[in-house]
Amino acid sequence: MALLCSTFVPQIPNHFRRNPISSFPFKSFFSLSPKAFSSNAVSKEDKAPARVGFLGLGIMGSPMAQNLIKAGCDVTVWNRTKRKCDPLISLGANYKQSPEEVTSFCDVTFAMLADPESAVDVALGKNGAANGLSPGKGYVDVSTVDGVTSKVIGKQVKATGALFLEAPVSGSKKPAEDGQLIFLTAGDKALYETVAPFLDIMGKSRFYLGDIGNGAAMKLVVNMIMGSMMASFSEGLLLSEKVGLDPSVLVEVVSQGAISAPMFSMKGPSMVQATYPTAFPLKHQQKDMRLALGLAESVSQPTPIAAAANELYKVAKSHGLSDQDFSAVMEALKPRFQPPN
Ligand SMILES: NC(=O)C1=CN([C@@H]2O[C@H](COP(=O)(O)OP(=O)(O)OC[C@H]3O[C@@H](n4cnc5c(N)ncnc54)[C@H](OP(=O)(O)O)[C@@H]3O)[C@@H](O)[C@H]2O)C=CC1
Ligand SMILES: O=CC(=O)O
Repeated sequence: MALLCSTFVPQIPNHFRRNPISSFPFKSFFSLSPKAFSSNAVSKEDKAPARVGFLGLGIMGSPMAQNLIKAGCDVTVWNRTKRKCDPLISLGANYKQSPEEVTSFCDVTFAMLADPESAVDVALGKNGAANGLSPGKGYVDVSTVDGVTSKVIGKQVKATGALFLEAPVSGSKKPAEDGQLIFLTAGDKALYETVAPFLDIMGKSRFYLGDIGNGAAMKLVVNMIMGSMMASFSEGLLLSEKVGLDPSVLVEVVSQGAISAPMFSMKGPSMVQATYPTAFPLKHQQKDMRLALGLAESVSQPTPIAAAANELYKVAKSHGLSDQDFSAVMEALKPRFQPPN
């Protein structure tokens, strides 16, 4: 494995200097265990860049892959809808026709897919990523899925002799563009250490949480809280308006108090205008609520607030709001979506 990106050094983005967790990002390339990527191992002197694969170029995958390319990584992309690869190819990415071809060609491959079904399909389906994996390679699934799905993928990946890391991200479209994601990782520690420099290009911090499933669980708990917060915020905005207050002033008041949250300040003004430019699609938020409720069910943890919020996201979906931002959940509380009294 040729993970010696010394040529990247002059192109390190500024945010590395602010990163509280990582130190110099490419340092770990030089302390790689020879076993980490044994099939293609090269000596430190070879200084050839690693080949990095990226599968899934949606709202998140595209800017993440773009940041890798801009940092000087040798990136190879694949996406189900081919045209989404074109801007990245223009920036210098290689293109392969299937996930299998990407993993055959690359030392380490990231996958950013919509949901459990697509993550399994791309990893384990026909011409799937697992077919191109072998000892010495790594597969990092950064999609938001449940722990059971992640374990299924991890088991098949490891059966090829490759290493597996689940690494869902917290942070939306803008943090992805700015390389400010938070990685919630679990699985093979050796792979975590090897890909840390790539995570540091795409993110501002990273957590290693142990066994496969823990990264997925952390992500689902965080998004369960986020989904409930957004539903509650929506109720507040509409109630304030109905009692004659200016909801824009509510956004301002909230921003100055203990319940202030960047999410409210960022999305509040457009919600007041009833516009929902998509950063995090509502269908994905509902998927995360559903998976979080399943996680809670598996350990008999009551989550009545999240369960109620999930119903609201389901109503929003049924009214055609799936591809709008998840803040469009507020629309489901408006009279035309409510059953008559
Ligand atoms: N957007 C956000 O703010 C955040 C999203 N996430 C999570 O990241 C993941 C991706 O989100 P995001 O980029 O927003 O989603 P998008 O819907 O924009 O992209 C989804 C990607 O999955 C691909 N895909 C979907 N179904 C299949 C399939 N059956 N086979 C192959 N590929 C498929 C799509 O391909 P195609 O282009 O062909 O449709 C696309 O590349 C989700 O799990 C989401 O929950 C996590 C943090 C933040
Ligand atoms: O998963 C969504 C996010 O904003 O994080």
